[in-house]
Order: sequence, then C-alpha cells, then structure tokens
Amino acid sequence: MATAAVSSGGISDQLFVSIKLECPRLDELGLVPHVFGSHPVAGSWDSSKALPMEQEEAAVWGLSCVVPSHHETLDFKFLLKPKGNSSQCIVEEGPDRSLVCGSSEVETRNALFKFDDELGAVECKVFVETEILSPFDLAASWKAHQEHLQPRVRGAHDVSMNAESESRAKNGFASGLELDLEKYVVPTPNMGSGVVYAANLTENPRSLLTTGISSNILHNSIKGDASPNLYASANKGADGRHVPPQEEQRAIFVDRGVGSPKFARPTNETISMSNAKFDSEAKDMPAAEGAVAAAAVADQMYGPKEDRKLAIVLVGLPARGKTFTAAKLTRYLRWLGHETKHFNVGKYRRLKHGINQTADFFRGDNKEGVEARNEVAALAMEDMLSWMQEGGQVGIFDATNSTRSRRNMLMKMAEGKCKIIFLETICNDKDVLERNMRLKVQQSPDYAEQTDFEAGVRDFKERLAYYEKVYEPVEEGSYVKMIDMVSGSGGQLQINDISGYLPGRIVFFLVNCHLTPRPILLTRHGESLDNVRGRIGGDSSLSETGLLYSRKLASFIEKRLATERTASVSMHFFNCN
Ligand SMILES: Nc1ncnc2c1ncn2[C@@H]1O[C@H](COP(=O)(O)OP(=O)(O)O)[C@@H](O)[C@H]1O
Ligand SMILES: O=P(O)(O)OC[C@H]1O[C@@](CO)(OP(=O)(O)O)[C@@H](O)[C@@H]1O
Repeated sequence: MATAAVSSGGISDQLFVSIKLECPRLDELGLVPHVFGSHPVAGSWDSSKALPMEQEEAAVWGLSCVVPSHHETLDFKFLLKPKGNSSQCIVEEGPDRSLVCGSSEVETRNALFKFDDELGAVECKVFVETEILSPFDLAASWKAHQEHLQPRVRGAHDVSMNAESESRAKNGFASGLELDLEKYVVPTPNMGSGVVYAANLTENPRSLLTTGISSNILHNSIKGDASPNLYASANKGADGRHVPPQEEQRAIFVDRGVGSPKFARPTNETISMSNAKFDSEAKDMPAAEGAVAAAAVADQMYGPKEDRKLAIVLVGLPARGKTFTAAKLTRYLRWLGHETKHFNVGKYRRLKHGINQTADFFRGDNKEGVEARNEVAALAMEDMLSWMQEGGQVGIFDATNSTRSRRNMLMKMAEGKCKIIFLETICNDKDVLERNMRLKVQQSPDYAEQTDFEAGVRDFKERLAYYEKVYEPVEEGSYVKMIDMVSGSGGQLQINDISGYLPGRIVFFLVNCHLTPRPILLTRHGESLDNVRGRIGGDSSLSETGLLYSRKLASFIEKRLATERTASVSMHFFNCN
C-alpha cells in the first residue's frame, strides 16, 4: 500500500493513505477485500496478516492507514478472502502497486481477480488518495476517528471499546503508529517572525481621531489647568461616545503612515521576592514559587469595589520589553474575563507627530519634545480613563513614563477614577539589550522609512542614551518591578503595596511570564490492563506495553528534557466522576 520518508522542519511527517475499492459483486459473493504489502503495517507480504477493508456502502470498501516515515516506497496488492474464512485468498492479477512518497502519481488501475471455477473474474474500480500529515494533524484525525467510532457516553465512568474497532486498532492503526520516543523530534515553536509590531495592535487613539484639538487645551489639561474632559467632550454621539469624523480619521492614518500594511492587604513595605525569588537557574520550579508568592499576595487582598478599575502603568527605558509585556498581560486578563485594553503612547505620538522623529525629539532637555510627549501621554491617559468610565476594567498604559514628574501627572489624572500600579521592566543584560534594540529598529514604524538599518540602530541608541540621562526608577506608589527576568542569570520580581485579587493574579502571571515561545508536550499513561480489556478509565496496573512506554517516557525525560534549562514536568490527575 503506501510509502514515505518525509521530514519537514525536523519533524517526521507521515503518509496518510486512503484506498477504496468499488465492486457490486463482492458482497454477493461473500468476499472481503484486503490489502497486503511490503510494509509491516500491511503484513509484510504475509497474506494471513493482510488488512481487511471495511464496507462503507453496498459496493464500496475502504481502508485508510498511516505509514511511518522510515520507508521509502511501499508496494501492495489487493486480495479477496471469503467472509469468515481467512485461510483462503485470491490475490489480484498484475504487478505490485507502488506508492512513492512525494509523488503525485498513484496507481489506480482496476483490480482484476480471477477465479478457478465458473465465476470467471471480478473487476473492481480502485481509488487511492494520499496525504502527507504532520504528527499533529495525525493526532487530530486519529482523535476524530476514535470519537466517531466511540461516541462519548455522558456520566459513564469508563467506556468499552467494541471488539471490531479494537481489532482494527491492533491491525491497522495502532501497530502502525509506533511512537518511538527515542526518535521523537520536539517541535520548534513558531518564534513569531514576521509578526505585526505589538504596538500597532493597541487601541486606536480615539481622541486624536475625534477632533483637531488645540495644543493649548491639551497643554492646559496636562498642567491641570483645565478639565481633561474638555477635549474629550467634543464630538460626542447620542450615546455619549466619541464619534470619529470619518474624513479626519482617514486623513490622519494616511498622512502619518501609521497602521501601514507594512507592519502588517495592603502593606507599605517592599516585599522583595527574595523568599520567593524568581531565579531561572534555581532547581525549584519557578511556576510553583510564583504560585505560592502570588497566592500569598492575593489571599490577603480583596480590595474595595472602587479599586476594581485598574491602570497598569508601564515604566522603563526603551527596548525593555514594555510593549511585549503589556500585550501579553492584556491577552491574559482578557482570557480571565476582564475588560482590558492596551494603550500605547508611541502610537499616539506617531499619529500626532509623525513617524520620522529623530533621537533629538526624545532629549530630556528638549523642552518642546518633552511637552509634545507629555501631551500625547495625557491624551492616551484621558482615552483610557474615558473608556474605564464606559465600563472598561483594566487599562494598560504603555510608555516609558521614565520620570517622576510624568508619573505624577498620570497619578493626578487618575485620582478618584482608578487605582494605578506601576509595572517597571528593568534589564541590564547587554546582549539582550543589543538584540532588543535591533529588533525595535526592525519592527517599529519609527524606522519604517529608514533604509539604512545601521543608521536606524545608531539613532535608536542615541534616543536610549537621552532617556537614560533622565530616567528615575519607580520608588513611589504601588509597583511591581521585573528585574532581569529574561537574561537567564537569575531574575527578580519586586512588589510594593500591591493589594486586591486582580493585582494578585497579575503578579502571578508576571512571575510565570516567559519570553520565548516553548512547546508543551502532553502524554497519557501507558497502556493499562483495563485498556487491554478494551476499557478506558479504572485504576489498573500497566500492561507490558504500558510498562515499556513508561520506561521509554522516563528515559525521554531524563535524556532529552534534562538538558533543557527551563523544562518542567508536571502531572495532572483527571477525575471525570
Ligand atoms: N522583561 C524583559 N526584559 C528585557 N527584554 C524583554 C523583556 N520582555 C520582552 N523583552 C524583549 O524585548 C523586545 C523589545 O520589546 P518592546 O516591548 O518592544 O520594548 P519597549 O516597549 O520596552 O520599547 C521584545 O521583542 C522581547 O523580545
Ligand atoms: O513619552 P514616553 O513616556 O517616553 O513614552 C512613549 C514613547 O515610548 C517610546 C520610546 O522609544 O517607545 P515605543 O514606541 O516603543 O512605545 C516612543 O515611541 C514613545 O513616544
């Protein structure tokens, strides 16, 4: 029957083969078509081990199976056996059929069977379909197949497999799907190359898209001389929401080149996590430490209702992973069911001042630059607060917010409206920073029009140096500091004055935050004695095969995962009662 030696990206693909035989006479004659061939899955040319085809319709018989990847070509033939008598067989006439992996040509000549007696001959139409499948596709289709055969019974403790499917599993599939853990290639996760710059996916600056606000009004509001709602009240619809005039919206997007398809209980002490320090080189599992630490925080903290509006204000020099962390946190909080939005001040700045600002714009002694940046930061904060008043729960405010005066401005704006937690990301690892900076120049719309990549890197480094000169680490308010959480030489999470259920969850998340995507491997136990009897569930011992699997699994973990610095193994027991 089939073939295949395919490998893509280090993962062995498998050849899925579906064969159909059409002949109205077979049923009349009480004959069952089989397939046998050169691969052990198809009996290694031993007719007594041929795979029986299944009657799908009155005249149609089918068989699908999967051929493991270590065979180049597989030859096969059809044979007929009388129902209930597997010792006799009639093999089809003509040469062996061959399936070669990667070849689009499949042998579909009719199958001719000659009988010695007056029956003469029987001719059957042949249809063959092949598909190369990854192990994941295969697992999914196997699951679907199993579920199709054995619909789940609600409330049943265990489900018996019927004899037919069991024997088929033994003959056709399970034996063919010999998962050799020694050779299992752990898939490389998608590293997200070519992904859209995370800041582009943040909230659209609605105040900027709403009206051509005068800088003065904005400026006043920043200084606290005017109600911040002054400009926000412009252009409201019947429901009180902002109505962006279409024309302006379009004009701004086009003119600035933003969104271009190119990119595509309370405590006042500092709780240092030295007791529950996150150290990626430590042997203890960080996840477990994080859970304990976060639970300790969360358990004490069920804050008052008014604290439920929460602003997470990022703080950090450029290229410290603020936008990255903000995007991940947004996703997590949304997944928990909290209305969360990510506001990126860079996006506002780009809309209002264009994408081509040089490092000079970010100089701490560039009064105009500082004012312009504060202006857009205030706009973003205003948008975030308005959104909270409309029902939003957690706003993530993503900017460098690198000076105390900027943070004071934000705290003042948030007074009585929401609680603020500063989330500072600190990174001292030169290699990580170098990589981050280059990544920023590659991805940020700020350098979309810079054709000289190295010139872009120099400009970004200059920008960073200006920020470093004025940078004031957070020492005020409630805060979480992520310190060198990515460098691999130990990391620390410091928390101060954090209270409430949600902040506790956030701390939990941050402690367990990973920088790089990683594969998650799931396995069930090996075959149990109950499984051998066709039963799922129960609590029986492992069969011989199950024991073999358990040894292979232990060796896989020891040999293969022990070398992975961040690998962790956890066991889960599911009780379906
Ligand atoms: N905690 C962290 N420390 C250092 N680098 C990080 C951290 N988290 C993520 N990164 C990396 O930093 C890169 C740049 O991140 P980004 O979020 O754009 O920086 P920022 O918003 O601080 O300018 C990301 O691609 C990511 O690989
Ligand atoms: O105004 P500050 O707090 O510096 O923060 C916003 C600035 O952060 C920057 C700093 O480089 O980063 P980003 O674009 O990566 O989000 C600028 O784009 C943006 O103008």
